[in-house]
Formats: sequence, structure tokens, C-alpha cells
Amino acid sequence: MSHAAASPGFPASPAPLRTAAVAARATDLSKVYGQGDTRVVALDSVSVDFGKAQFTAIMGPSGSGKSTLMHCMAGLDTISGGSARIGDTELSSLNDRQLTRLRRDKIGFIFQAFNLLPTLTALENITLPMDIAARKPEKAWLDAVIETVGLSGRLSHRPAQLSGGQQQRVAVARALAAQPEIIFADEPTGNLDSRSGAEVLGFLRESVRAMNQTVVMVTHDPVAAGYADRVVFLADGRIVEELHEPTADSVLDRMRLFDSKGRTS
Ligand SMILES: Nc1ncnc2c1ncn2[C@@H]1O[C@H](COP(=O)(O)OP(=O)(O)OP(=O)(O)O)[C@@H](O)[C@H]1O
Repeated sequence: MSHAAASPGFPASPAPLRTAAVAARATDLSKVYGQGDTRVVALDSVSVDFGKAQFTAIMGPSGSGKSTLMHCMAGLDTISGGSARIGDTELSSLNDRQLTRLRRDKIGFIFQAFNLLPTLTALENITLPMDIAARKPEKAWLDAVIETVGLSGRLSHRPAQLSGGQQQRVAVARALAAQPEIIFADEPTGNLDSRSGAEVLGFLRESVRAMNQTVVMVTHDPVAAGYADRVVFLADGRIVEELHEPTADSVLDRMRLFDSKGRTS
């Protein structure tokens, strides 16, 4: 598999900082939905660190808890037990208003359905989170992000005038522009053809390498996971395995191993 080449638009930077610092941490994290007959243990005492300036993929069969883990870590869902931290902040200690502010100021989101506002231009969509937070975009940074994701000629287009790949690049630029502490991406290439998907994944990986961005991505796709520094595998609400420096082939091999143990995806 060939990875996209380093993107020329990123500012020249010193060698990536590879520290063991932790951007987000789950400790004995549990999430239970429903009760009685409808009770589902979606997360069963999950402990995992997401390292700063690391690109982590979360994989596992359908229903294994991937989205739940991401939603709990991003403060989009409440937890039933244990702890979920972004940096030093324990999410369960925050009220709704504080959580909203934390999501706004510290977290970037990229979803499968690009979630752009149709009436805003590409540029307005990219700067929207900062506008809401009354933060001025850092112009040099914004220009570098826009050039890197190849949107310079499309900034005044509205989402309907852009291809799916271009719309997702707007969503990636929106997440990167605010320089959040962590970006959560939920199947970011799920709606894209393989070429556009490879571009988006290349940008994400480059943002980790060149900008020390932290990215956590849920995916079903071994090729997408091959762009990550590390893959964490979930099954039945538990972490069952992890791979470092994965390739699409090594991820696929691991998935086959799970299937042969009776787990299906
Ligand atoms: N709001 C909810 N109410 C009840 N059960 C839920 C809810 N959300 C998720 N679940 C259950 O929790 C378990 C984990 O779901 P989750 O969506 O996290 O899995 P996933 O690994 O992301 O799956 P997929 O790959 O299919 O998106 C599943 O059994 C699911 O049915």
C-alpha cells in the first residue's frame, strides 16, 4: 500500500515531537445502555491512553463499542463508571455548559457525514468553530491548512458545489484550523471513494507528523487503519489487542485471527 506523499502546504517544522504525553485517557471506563431486558454493556472496564501527537485507530466488529468509546471520550455521551479524561480534565466532573465549552475549545470532530452547514461557504465552514468561540484564526496557520488540504481555489464554494472528497477536506480543515488538543474522527472516509479517502487520511497523518496534532479515528477499514501509528481493537466492549506501526496487511491478519476465534464483523 502506498501512503500519500507529505503535503507541501504544511509549514516546515522541526522533527515531530514524540513524547509519551497523554492527550486523553480512559480508566476502567464502563458504559451501560438500558436496563433489565434491554440492558447492554457497550463498554466493559476499558482502560486506554491516547498519546499526544499520535494517530490512533479504533477497530473492532460492529457493536463492539467503538463509537461509544469515542463518544464517551469526546464528552458526547455520559459514562456509567470509571473515568474519561481529556488532558487533566475529568469529563464526569463537568456540567453540561462546561462540557460544551470543552468540546468547543479542545476537541475537533470529523464525521462520516461531513456535517457542513449548507448555507456557508467552505471558508466560513472552516472558521465556524472559531467564530463561535470568538477566537481569531491564526492567519498563517489557516492558510497552511487550507493549502495543504488543497482547497485554495474552492473557498467561496458552498458544500453542494463541492465533491464528497472536497467536502470532507473542508471538514478536516475545520477540525485542524482550530488546533484542538485532540481530533476525533468517526469513519471519516466512509463516504469517500478510495482516492479521496487516501487523500483525507494522508492529510490526517501529515497533521500528526508535521503539526503534532493528536488524532483518534474509528474505522472498519484496514487500509485506513494502516495510516495510524497504533490500532486498538475492541470486541464485546473490551480492548482485546493493539498493534503499533500497523500496515493494512498486518491489520487484516489480526482481524482474520479474531474471526477465526469466532468473532464476526
Ligand atoms: N443509545 C443506545 N441505546 C442502547 N444501546 C446502544 C446505544 N448506542 C449503542 N448501543 C449498543 O452498544 C453496543 C456498542 O455500540 P457501538 O455503536 O459503540 O458499536 P460500534 O462498534 O461503533 O458499532 P458499528 O461498527 O456497527 O458502528 C451495541 O450493542 C449497541 O447496540
